[in-house]
Amino acid sequence: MDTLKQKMSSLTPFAKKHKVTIVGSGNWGSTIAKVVAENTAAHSEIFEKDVQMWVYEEEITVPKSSQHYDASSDLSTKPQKLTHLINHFHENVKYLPGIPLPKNVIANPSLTNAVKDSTILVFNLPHQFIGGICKQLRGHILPYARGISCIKGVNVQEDSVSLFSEVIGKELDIYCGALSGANIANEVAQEKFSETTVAYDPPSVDSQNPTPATSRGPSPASSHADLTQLAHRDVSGKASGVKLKPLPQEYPALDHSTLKTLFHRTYFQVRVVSDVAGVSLGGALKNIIAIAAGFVDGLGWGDNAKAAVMRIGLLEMVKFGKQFFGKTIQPRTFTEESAGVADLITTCAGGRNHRCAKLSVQRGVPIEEVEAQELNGQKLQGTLTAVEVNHFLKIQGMEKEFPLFTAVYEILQGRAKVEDLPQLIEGSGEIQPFSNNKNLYKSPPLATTQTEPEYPPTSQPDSSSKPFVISSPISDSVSSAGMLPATTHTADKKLTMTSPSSKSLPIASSSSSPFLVPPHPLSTSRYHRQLLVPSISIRGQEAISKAKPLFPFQAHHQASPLTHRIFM
Ligand SMILES: NC(=O)c1ccc[n+]([C@@H]2O[C@H](COP(=O)([O-])OP(=O)(O)OC[C@H]3O[C@@H](n4cnc5c(N)ncnc54)[C@H](O)[C@@H]3O)[C@@H](O)[C@H]2O)c1
Ligand SMILES: O=P(O)(O)OC[C@H](O)CO
Repeated sequence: MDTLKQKMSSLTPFAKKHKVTIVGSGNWGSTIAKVVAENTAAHSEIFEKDVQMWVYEEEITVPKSSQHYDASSDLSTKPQKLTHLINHFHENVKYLPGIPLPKNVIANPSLTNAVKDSTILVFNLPHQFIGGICKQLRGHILPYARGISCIKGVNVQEDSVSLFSEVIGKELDIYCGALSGANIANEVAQEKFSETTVAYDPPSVDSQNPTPATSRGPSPASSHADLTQLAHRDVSGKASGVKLKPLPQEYPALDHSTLKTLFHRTYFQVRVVSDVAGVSLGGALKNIIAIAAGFVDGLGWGDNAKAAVMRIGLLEMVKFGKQFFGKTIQPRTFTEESAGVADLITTCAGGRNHRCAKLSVQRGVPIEEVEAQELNGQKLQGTLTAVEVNHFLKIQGMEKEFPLFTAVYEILQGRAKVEDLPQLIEGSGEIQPFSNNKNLYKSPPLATTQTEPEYPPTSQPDSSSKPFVISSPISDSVSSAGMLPATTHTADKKLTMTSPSSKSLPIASSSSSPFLVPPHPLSTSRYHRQLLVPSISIRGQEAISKAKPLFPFQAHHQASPLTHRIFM
């Protein structure tokens, strides 16, 4: 019976299957490899069974605490390549010990070999390494590959902030979505129930049946559009500079449904949305708040204090998203999705950022020291993100508008005390990032340099067949309604800050009124993107790594500048 089932599931109308590579093999990278490999094995009609997992090679000795330790074996007594151990024991004994990996997870030390012929690249490594990885990957991936970034961090340059999905997309000339959620890796790996959010805005060029443009011109009703000519719009809402190569029709469509099939398990439940900016920012910014939560826990201030920090932090996350990604972000992502408030809660309860911050206060040592002592090579993301976000806010002249983010930075730099946190954030309760949501979602102008059908059309569309919708936070509800493809230490100096209440932040795109448009025939969400994010280059990160600390250290302990980007 099983054989018949397997045969049936391998029957597919498609000549090719998606090959998946996980780029990264840390605590979360290995966990996601496990999840994905379980699904590729179960869905042989869509995916090749084997999942390549690129491993940053290192020599390690199997710890005596490992179930695989055998004093009589060279494998245990001598240092071994991590890839060899993973493929031999089917376990990542360093970064995900005690969790069996499916045999179809193949550890590969060669980055270029691991991604060869893969149509789906899942990026899962600490954010400081992604620049170097992209450089090595350029020219070695399929031109029509697509990416999902599981990285929790933001890319800050001298004066801009962007998402790692964008960095990857621009560096590799591909489209890249994001996965983020309340996902402490060890719990997911142990198959304890959790949820996650996948954000993916399928490029129009990936439509399976593009129709050529006709002399009559495009029309939403008839879709006489050559979809292969459509420029993809990025999170700024503008036509992307990346000229995407369409996914060949030999492959199953790479849409919300396929991505759900790739990541969803009963113990790891996936919701797919289109708000890439919201999902990515939620995962990145909550790490700063987790450090604040760890600080107050380290002082033993109790749950009320932690809840206050989390509430204020959530408001700053939303405000940051609206300010800098206002054209496409959906504030409700922060409150309704796992990638938002749920991730904030879990990270502030049981995450590494929280734990290390707490221990740093309890032990009276810098957080990097705790990171090195406690994490066995795993990396904190919140410390670096706090520095990067502060660098950006400072250049924008907006540090005071984000008092909690700024306070965490100042404490990490040793310029302020944890005990001063209440004063530093006093007045934060006045932030009202949700106050004028209805004005945020005006569709961006559609002028592009490429042949793109006008939308909304100036000629009368066949509105009888398509309902009109308010172009407000709707794209995910449209998605679920089936309109998207498929389913969708102390220091001696106190920081003085003025209350933000006296100077409220002008919200970027708050001037428009609700905007009535018919839903686009292809993907409504494409027309709800945004703004900003000046063009980025990986190079810019180097500027940060070379940047001097923004302030002279005045603390009794010499806090590290935390600006150590690593470029290979
Ligand atoms: N661990 C979690 O619970 C968790 C959950 C969700 C999301 N995340 C996010 O996932 C991303 C990856 O985190 P992780 O937990 O898998 O990693 P990790 O903290 O376990 O980091 C260690 C990884 O970095 C690699 N590495 C070390 N030096 C390197 C170099 N020079 N170049 C490239 N790689 C190098 C190591 O080999 C290892 O795979 C992060 O952005 C993190 O915030 C983590
Ligand atoms: O352990 P942290 O603090 O890196 O957080 C882990 C995950 O991001 C929680 O979702």
